[in-house]
Amino acid sequence: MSGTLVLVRHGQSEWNLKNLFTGWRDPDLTPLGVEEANAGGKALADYGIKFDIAYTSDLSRAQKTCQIILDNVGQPELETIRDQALNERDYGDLSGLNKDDARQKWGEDQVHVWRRSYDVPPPGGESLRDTGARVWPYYLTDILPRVLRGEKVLVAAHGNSLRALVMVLDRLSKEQVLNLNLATGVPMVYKLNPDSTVASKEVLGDMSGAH
Ligand SMILES: O=C(O)[C@@H](CO)OP(=O)(O)O
Repeated sequence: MSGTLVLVRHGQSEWNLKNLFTGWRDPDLTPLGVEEANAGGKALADYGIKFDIAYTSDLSRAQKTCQIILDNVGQPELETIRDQALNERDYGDLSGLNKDDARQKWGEDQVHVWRRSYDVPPPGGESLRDTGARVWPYYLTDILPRVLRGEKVLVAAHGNSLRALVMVLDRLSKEQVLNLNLATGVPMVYKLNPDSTVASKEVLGDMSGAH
């Protein structure tokens, strides 16, 4: 029997709240973000999971979310591996800009393409494909082998680094991934088959408000 892979996007950050492109910048969680991480952790505690290992990015909003979840499931000391490979998509020249200001300047459609398309990079930054080109190999070499050994693995990361993973796990097309939005702090619980395809997916919370 294969193991379990839990993916969670970090709780709301200061820059999510201010509506700024964030990427590799490192703002903290807001109080709501802490609440969202606690809610995700409680949902996982109710689900009854105990993790074997946790992975997170090199950015503090994901690391704090990871720790809050581990606290909630009663595993505050669990081994946690931090790696830049799981960082948010690099938003390049858009980093730090207000998303509404960007829509005013470049138009709604262009900003949506930069934010959600598969292969159009924002100026000086990474497309979703570029992000996947670092997230996916890391998943294959470091994370997947553990899941296939039967371990339960937590990955606390970012909207777009996780979209890159979910796109492949859920077999989404380039067109479908345009409409994929992940809510902050909502765990996605994947059970994998021995051939690494998805046997089941459960979402422990409400994804409908994500944008
Ligand atoms: O700003 C960012 O880094 C990301 C995630 O918050 O934003 P978006 O949802 O626009 O890709």
